[in-house]
Amino acid sequence: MITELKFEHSELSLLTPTQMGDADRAAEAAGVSGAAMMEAAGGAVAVAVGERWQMRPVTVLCGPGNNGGDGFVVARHLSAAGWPVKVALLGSREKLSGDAARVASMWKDELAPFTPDSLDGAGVIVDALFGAGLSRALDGQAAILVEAMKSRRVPICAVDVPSGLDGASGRVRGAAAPADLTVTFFRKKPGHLLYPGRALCGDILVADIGTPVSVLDAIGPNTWENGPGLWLGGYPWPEPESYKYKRGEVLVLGGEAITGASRMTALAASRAGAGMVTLAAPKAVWSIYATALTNVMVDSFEGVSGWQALLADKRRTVIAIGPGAGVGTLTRRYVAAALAMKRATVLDADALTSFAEAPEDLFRAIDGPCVMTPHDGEFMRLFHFEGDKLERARAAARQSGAIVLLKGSDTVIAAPDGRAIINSNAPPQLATGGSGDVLTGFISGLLAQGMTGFEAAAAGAWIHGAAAAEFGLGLVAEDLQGVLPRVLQKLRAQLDA
Ligand SMILES: NC(=O)C1=CN([C@@H]2O[C@H](COP(=O)(O)OP(=O)(O)OC[C@H]3O[C@@H](n4cnc5c(N)ncnc54)[C@H](OP(=O)(O)O)[C@@H]3O)[C@@H](O)[C@H]2O)[C@@H](O)CC1
Ligand SMILES: [K+]
Repeated sequence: MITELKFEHSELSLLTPTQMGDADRAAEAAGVSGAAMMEAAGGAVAVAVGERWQMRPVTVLCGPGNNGGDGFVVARHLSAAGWPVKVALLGSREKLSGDAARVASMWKDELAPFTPDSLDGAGVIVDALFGAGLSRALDGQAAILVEAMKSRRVPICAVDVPSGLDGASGRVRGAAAPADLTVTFFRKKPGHLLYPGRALCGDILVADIGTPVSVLDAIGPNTWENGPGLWLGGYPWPEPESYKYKRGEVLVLGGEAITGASRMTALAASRAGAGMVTLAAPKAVWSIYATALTNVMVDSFEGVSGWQALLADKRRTVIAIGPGAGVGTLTRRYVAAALAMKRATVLDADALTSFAEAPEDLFRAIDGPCVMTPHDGEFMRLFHFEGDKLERARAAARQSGAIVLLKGSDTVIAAPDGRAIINSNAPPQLATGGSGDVLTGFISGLLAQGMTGFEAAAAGAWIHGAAAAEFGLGLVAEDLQGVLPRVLQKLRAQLDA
């Protein structure tokens, strides 16, 4: 029996800028001074810059808060190491306060005027204008400098986040210059993983600045970056005593007009380790399925009553509907019949679109474990929430009562209780026709083996991305199943190491 994993303290926790402020204050209450954290933060950035680039002239752009304070520490370290350093400050030294004022007073050189000219001759720019304290869109001199950074082909190291990037949402407020390297502190922020933020951060390093992990107790993070660390401990590896029904059976609804999509789902469920997979084939096209499939069983049925008869077999613990199902009343009835069984159900593609005119009917029918896997278009047919991707997926999960996996290059998996995971390992080649059908299969296969919906969705999304990365360029959706064994073997080796 797999128990729900607890991963509040995981290194994969993500903190919003507000939570990071709470973490900083809790660290101070626990005896780690803000000054020490700022020294550690600036020191870590200086080390990262020195490791990435050979010594060259550097311009450090400092903002009026603690992000700028970090910048002064970077400047001091690089200068001490012999780098030619120019510092430009937004505002005046007199307006700085607290730790930032203290580290600024340790910078004895003249400040460069805060104009684009300060970037002349720079071989690298350290962007320390705004971090967690970004409170509005960039304008005036700050926006002018950021635009100047964007237009010069000089590498940029961002302190905490590229200035102008909202760490909570991944959105740009006014302007932000794309960095080659971003050094953040203690834990990543959602904005590092959500687009467009992700594309602006370059490589991301997380530096330890002495924040005690125990500060997470009070914060109780409920957002994570996806990774094996979240679910590998509960992964349903085959065990000596497992027999096929113990590993669950997945029933996949086959479509009438399009037969390839549900076949890929069925094969993927099988590869992901379901003990048995049955494809429910409409009688008219049964022979197509029967010829094409070997390890997947093919059962023919006719109409809603035929489908209900297949559902009646209690060994079929997971039902997957959507790929190639067709949009319309019949699919709605198939979905309703499946949800009435209160078994684990994965709803994708046409199973979702079929409810575009009456999403409430779908939400009302969800009364058991259910995972929905919409892409953006399907999502917008069912849900009408504003906000960033995290907020929208969370709101949708709360409204529908299902685990909502909102697909994309920054797939978000949200649970009705507010927990959310952002997937970050999907390579661009995964955006290919049919890859969603395979994902539905992976998730179904993991559910069949006893994972919870949230974990199956997270693990499914991750192995899906890892399989695409393992295959490389030239990927078509069918290839994903073929490389899955290699991904699983590597995961297993990681666990055994
Ligand atoms: N102990 C700690 O806390 C540690 C924190 N650390 C570091 O501190 C960073 C957070 O520092 P922070 O909270 O001071 O916020 P920060 O990002 O510097 O910006 C606030 C300033 O910017 C201003 N401002 C905002 N938006 C603006 C805009 N659009 N245009 C113009 N001005 C704007 C804002 O003005 P205000 O809104 O008050 O008018 C205020 O003056 C964090 O990212 C990390 O790098 C590390 O050193 C480790 C220890
Ligand atoms: K910054």
